[in-house]
Amino acid sequence: MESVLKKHFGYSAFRPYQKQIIEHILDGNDSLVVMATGSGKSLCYQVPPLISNKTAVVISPLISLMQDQVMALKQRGIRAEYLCSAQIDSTVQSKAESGIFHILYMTPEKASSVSNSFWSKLLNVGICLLAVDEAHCISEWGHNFRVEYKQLDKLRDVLINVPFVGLTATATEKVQSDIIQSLKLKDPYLAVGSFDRKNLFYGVKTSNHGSSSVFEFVEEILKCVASSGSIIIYCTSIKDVEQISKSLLEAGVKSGIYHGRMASKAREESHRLFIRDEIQIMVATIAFGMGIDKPDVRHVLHYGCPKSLESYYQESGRCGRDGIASNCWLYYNRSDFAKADFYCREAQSESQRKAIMESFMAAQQYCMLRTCRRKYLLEYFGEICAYENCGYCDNCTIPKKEIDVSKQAFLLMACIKSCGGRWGLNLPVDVLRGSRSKKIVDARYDKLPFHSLGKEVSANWWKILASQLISFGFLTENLKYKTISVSPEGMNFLSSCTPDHQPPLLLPVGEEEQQNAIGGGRDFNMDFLKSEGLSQEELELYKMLLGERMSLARAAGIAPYAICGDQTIKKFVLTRPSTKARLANIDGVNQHLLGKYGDRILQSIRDLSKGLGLSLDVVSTLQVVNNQKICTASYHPKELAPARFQAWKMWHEDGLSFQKIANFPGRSAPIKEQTVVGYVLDAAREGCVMDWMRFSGEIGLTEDAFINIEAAILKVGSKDKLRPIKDELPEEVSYTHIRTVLAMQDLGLTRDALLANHRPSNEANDCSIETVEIPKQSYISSHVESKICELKEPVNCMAEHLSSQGESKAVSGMQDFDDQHSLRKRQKVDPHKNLISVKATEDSIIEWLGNFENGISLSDIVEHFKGSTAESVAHLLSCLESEFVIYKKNDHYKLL
Ligand SMILES: Nc1ncnc2c1ncn2[C@@H]1O[C@H](COP(=O)(O)OP(=O)(O)OP(=O)(O)O)[C@@H](O)[C@H]1O
Repeated sequence: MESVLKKHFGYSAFRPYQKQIIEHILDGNDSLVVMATGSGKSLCYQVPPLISNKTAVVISPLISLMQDQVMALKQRGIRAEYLCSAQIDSTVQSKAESGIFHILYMTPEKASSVSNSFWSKLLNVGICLLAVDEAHCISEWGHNFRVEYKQLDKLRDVLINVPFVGLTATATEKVQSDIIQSLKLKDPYLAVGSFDRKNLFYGVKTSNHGSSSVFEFVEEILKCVASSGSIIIYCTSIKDVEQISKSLLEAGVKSGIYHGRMASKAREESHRLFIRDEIQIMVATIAFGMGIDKPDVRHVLHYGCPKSLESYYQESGRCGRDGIASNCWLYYNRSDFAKADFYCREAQSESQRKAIMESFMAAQQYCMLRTCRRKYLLEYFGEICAYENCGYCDNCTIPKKEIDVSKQAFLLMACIKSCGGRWGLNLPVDVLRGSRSKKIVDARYDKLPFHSLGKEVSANWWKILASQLISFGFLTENLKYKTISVSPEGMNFLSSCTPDHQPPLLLPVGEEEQQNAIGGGRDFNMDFLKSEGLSQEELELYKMLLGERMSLARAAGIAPYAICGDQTIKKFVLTRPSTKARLANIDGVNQHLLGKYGDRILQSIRDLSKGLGLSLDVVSTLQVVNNQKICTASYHPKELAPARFQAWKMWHEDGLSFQKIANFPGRSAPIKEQTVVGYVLDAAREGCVMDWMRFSGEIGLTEDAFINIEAAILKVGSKDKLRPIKDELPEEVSYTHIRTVLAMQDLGLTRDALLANHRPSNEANDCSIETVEIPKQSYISSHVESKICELKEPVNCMAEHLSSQGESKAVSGMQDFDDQHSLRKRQKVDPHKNLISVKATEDSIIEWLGNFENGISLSDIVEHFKGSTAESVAHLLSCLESEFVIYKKNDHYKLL
């Protein structure tokens, strides 16, 4: 499974749940996968066909999405096609029947209308799964119910014994059981991941939705344009789409538009330009919603309250799918809340109407929320949040200055009351601002004592005050009749006021702090890269490589992200590989990319780095952790208790020693230094940036100790208990040292992270020979070595001898007698006790690596093939890596 992952997708590790889901599918079980947008659900149905060599049929609701996915899969050397009304190649169906595609996408209409003979032919050659993507569309309780999905249950009777997999990012428990029932899933494996998208910043801003609001909004968009990355603007009406796009054009920025009333050709063209980065902004209705698979969207801005919280989660989820910090802002006006009836018109039953209404109310509440937005979103989807403050939404980060608005609140509420609660908000605001419109004069509101008393402040300010009074419960809005009245709480307040005196009322009503909130002109991508320690030259190189990728994509007529993602480009920048083997080793580089673009990419890296004065082949200390985490001093990962985060901040940010932190005067009592070390390690595990060199220096972890610990862990074969590992090690190696190595291993870091930040390799590099470290003689301490050697078995010496004589087949035969475990022990021992000098050839290395399911380190390989120099072993390994015969994971070589 991991070989397939590296070969086709370029990744060296599965994300949470992926492996289990794939295993269940391969075992023939049904599954229901409910995982956040961008969490990697697609991979769960894309890997099984590559392992089983049978076709995966994937039902997907959108033609454009299918086309994008097929394009991206082809770039990974995977045979994929789609079948639907838009398919112009008439041979695809018959090719599909013959089973030549790994993955076949179909719309639900096509899947339920295609003949039974199609299915039986395909069944004959083999179907490994039927995946129903965006499975919530099958549920009437889902926010995007589609009648076509209801037909899919028929397939259950045709595709007997084919595992069915439903996948969705948004399903409450009710929707989950609806999916299980509707798709007739049999005892499904349920994988429900967290809904949390840690790299997304959530924020909300109010607007008046007049022409000035469009102007203001466009200003905000322009700030985002200044940063790199794509932008999606979601509007609730076609009119808004057109108006915003027009205003953007007037401001000199071209955008694409996408809505249901456009001809399909125009829509496709718009979509194509967007995913190929030919236009940066897409202004769209929710028709441009589900399944937009562009990983580098940096901003999703909503103009208008969405129709449900589920659709907001789904649409905002298009943002930052590559794990890089991204921005989701919602710009709403209270008049949006009056659209409930409009949305309910879609309902075909009372229960649907109720469902629509409930999720619309949840969206409204999200708009008016004063507490943590992430917590609210997660709890809506049934996730338990132990924290109150996520540190990464507007309510948790942007200080809301509270001012005393008692006088203005009194005026507004008294005016609303005097107007009899029969009007919307505009009229009382106009009265306060001194209007003598016909309506006002006819109703004699110009004679009210409040008339003209509020003309110093803008109408917009009064409206912002009104929304605060609504959300604090002083005013009540009737959304159906669009009227506003004073609530009982508001009446209480009024009764405690006189025209000269009002009790203090502090509310967050400042226009300025709301200004500049969206985007704020920040270049999120660049900020993120800077926070990860990229130098100015490296940032330059990053931008240049983005340009190179764009040229390659233009020449190939594909989207740049289909070549490789921004995260992969970042790794090119940090490691600046000079050989194909080094390039192949980078997460995100698959075999197809290496074969097709490898030379050109290497050439660009070489030339551009030279121009910028950057050396090649660097080892980076950058943490490669769960790519959804970005933890810097300004972002507190919520799984991390405040004490741990604080300790990490003091150590990382303020540069204090562990001893100083332990005895910090601000504490009620000193804590143990070891406790502080543990806290900082926990923070690192949660993704906080770490200087491992400094850390190991402070705890006295030497490179030799590191190597010994690695060997001891390998020997013990389990990381669950520290004691057995400690017993294998010399006295001076402490538990803290062991914990540190374990933490680094869990984070996918190698011993290299202990070395200098960027360690240039041999500059005089002939590209054909990879520069490698020559293993030290004492790679495993004599203490560990002697214990390992006790395991030696005579039969293995014989196997070794035969292998050196080139009789590898005979060796394999003998090894069959050996169980896997003892074989591994033998191989661990042999490198240090070889009597005969084994020579390395490509074949002998492949043969030997085949014995190590979990891979083996370079030092052990060099030790084993003593008959060859370390350089030639390294060279052979490098060749095998570039040919994608072997690959490296956690510094261990494995067969692909
Ligand atoms: N194991 C992995 N390692 C690194 N990246 C991965 C891994 N699995 C998936 N990805 C990447 O994560 C991104 C999101 O994956 P994917 O499109 O499958 O998400 P999804 O869960 O289907 O999202 P949505 O619900 O929004 O459609 C893709 O760019 C994908 O290549």
